[in-house]
Amino acid sequence: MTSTLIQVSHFSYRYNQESEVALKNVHLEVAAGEFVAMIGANGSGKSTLCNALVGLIPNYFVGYSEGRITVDGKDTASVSVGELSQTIGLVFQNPFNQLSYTADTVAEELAYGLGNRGVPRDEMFSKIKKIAELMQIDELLDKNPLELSGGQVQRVALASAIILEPKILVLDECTTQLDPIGSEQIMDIIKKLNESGITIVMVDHDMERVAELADKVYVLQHGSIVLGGTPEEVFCSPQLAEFSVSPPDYYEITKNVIQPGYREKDFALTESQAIALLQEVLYEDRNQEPQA
Ligand SMILES: Nc1ncnc2c1ncn2[C@@H]1O[C@H](COP(=O)(O)OP(=O)(O)OP(=O)(O)O)[C@@H](O)[C@H]1O
Repeated sequence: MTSTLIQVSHFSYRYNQESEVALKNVHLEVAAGEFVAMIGANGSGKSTLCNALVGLIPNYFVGYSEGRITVDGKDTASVSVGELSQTIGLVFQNPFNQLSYTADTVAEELAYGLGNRGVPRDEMFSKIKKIAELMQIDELLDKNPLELSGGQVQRVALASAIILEPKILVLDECTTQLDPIGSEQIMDIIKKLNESGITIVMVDHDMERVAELADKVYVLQHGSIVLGGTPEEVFCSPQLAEFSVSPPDYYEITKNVIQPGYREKDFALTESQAIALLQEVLYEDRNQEPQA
């Protein structure tokens, strides 16, 4: 039986100085071990929802909220962000906001959260070594965080969240500073973390990636969840375009190549599905060619 780790119940939020709500009656559940993707146009409320999941809303931001969010049974409005961070970690959209800037080296930056939790020194060193290898930042450990490139800061920011081993990782566009190969490496790591049992909530604009990784997708528009379901349910929805979201390119490619009704499933969402489908169709066509 799957257990619910995050329960968002009719949650609405308005930032203090804004007249419009940023989240409107959001209702969703995330089960333990699930990989959930949040998508939607700019300004649709994705980052606000991330901040609410980790308790920064309502504990740090000034505004007005309604409804309730529980994470692993804890009401985010009733416990401190520090207490919640033992269960749920956020990787910010802007990685420069993630670092404490009180540490002289990357190693100290990584030690920061562990120190706050009273992790013994030996254990701290071994965790830092392990995460540095995983994130390919071994060479940066003695560097000052202020000297890092955007991509390096992003890797350190992710490492500083992962090293705390939260049950849930919330990733708000966590590869924006990385090149395509770097992004792919990070996504492989995130996929493996999910396979090891960590629940992932990811905000992303890369639909190919969302289709590849997510178990469930939610589409936000003007602060409301307007569509939700499996990648197939969401990306095949005729309403999708209304919400300023396009399906993965593989969907359009396969839909254009394969005649409607020719196959039971005439579309693909991921690269591997597209290759398999096109190979199957080409193989059938070749076998149907008249013999010379
Ligand atoms: N700190 C803030 N103070 C006031 N208003 C904010 C703040 N952060 C976001 N907003 C407003 O809340 C709404 C939702 O913004 P949010 O950043 O959550 O959207 P988003 O979907 O994450 O956008 P993007 O894809 O551009 O990151 C927007 O109207 C935005 O202007």
